[in-house]
Amino acid sequence: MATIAIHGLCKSYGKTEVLRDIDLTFEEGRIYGLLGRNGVGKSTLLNLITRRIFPDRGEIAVDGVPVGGPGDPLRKIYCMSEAALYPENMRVAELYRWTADFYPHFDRARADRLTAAFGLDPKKRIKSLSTGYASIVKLIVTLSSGAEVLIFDEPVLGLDAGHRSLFYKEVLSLYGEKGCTVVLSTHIIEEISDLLESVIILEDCRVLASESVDGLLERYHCVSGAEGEVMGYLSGREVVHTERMGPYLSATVAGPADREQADRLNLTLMRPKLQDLFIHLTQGKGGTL
Ligand SMILES: Nc1ncnc2c1ncn2[C@@H]1O[C@H](COP(=O)(O)OP(=O)(O)OP(=O)(O)O)[C@@H](O)[C@H]1O
Repeated sequence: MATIAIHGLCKSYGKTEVLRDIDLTFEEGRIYGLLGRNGVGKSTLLNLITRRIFPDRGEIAVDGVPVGGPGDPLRKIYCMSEAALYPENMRVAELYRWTADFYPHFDRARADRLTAAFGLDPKKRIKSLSTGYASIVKLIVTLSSGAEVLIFDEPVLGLDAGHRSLFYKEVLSLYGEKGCTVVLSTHIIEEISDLLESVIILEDCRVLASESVDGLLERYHCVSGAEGEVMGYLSGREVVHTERMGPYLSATVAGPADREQADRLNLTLMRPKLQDLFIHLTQGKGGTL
């Protein structure tokens, strides 16, 4: 299995700086969520990793071998992205054969099984597929690629709830089977939060967080109750977010919870949800989820 190490990565488009001095490691055999507001640079980072675009500075290595150098390790990675990187006149089954030429471990049996499970007609031309099925073809090819690192950039674009659920199930089952590294970049955080082991949050050209989901969530807590009591609890604490509901106040707070004080004030303590915490940590920086 493969580890991706990124060091000092910088990328600007003209005068627009997107990524500044990024240091990151994608450890082998983990499921990562790559999160960030619209336009923050998630696709740019993924396109740099897969050498579809080039950095201004910095290095990316897979298992210690630099991307773009001799012994290029890119065949260890398959990246599904919004852009179609194959002739759209092809039929679905032709695309499977074509991909197998580039990815020798392409699992045709898995591709055929998933084609049936998603109700996709393998004889259809890719350009004639609906938005959802155009995404599904790319998901199937990525899941069947046999690559050690599977990257999904906006994987569920246009997929209905049933197909999204099938995709998440297939990711987990492939991960259980092969232990591959999976990177999911999506705005539908609530749906994937149970799948993720680690999270990387990009914000303002930098990495705001890169850690296990549990580690991130444990650094914050939510408290709610009568407004006066909650305000008393919040005094002297780092408050990330507050929300009023009539006479009640709920707040997201950095640091460990004080259970004794919360009990004394008759307050309810809860672990934050990943999506809520993400919104609170990145809000007010423009764009919408
Ligand atoms: N080819 C390009 N030329 C100029 N600017 C670009 C190009 N590609 C991306 N950008 C800009 O770089 C920034 C980051 O874009 P990117 O697509 O990486 O963000 P993202 O986090 O994937 O966004 P989203 O969640 O909306 O898909 C944006 O400001 C975007 O307009």
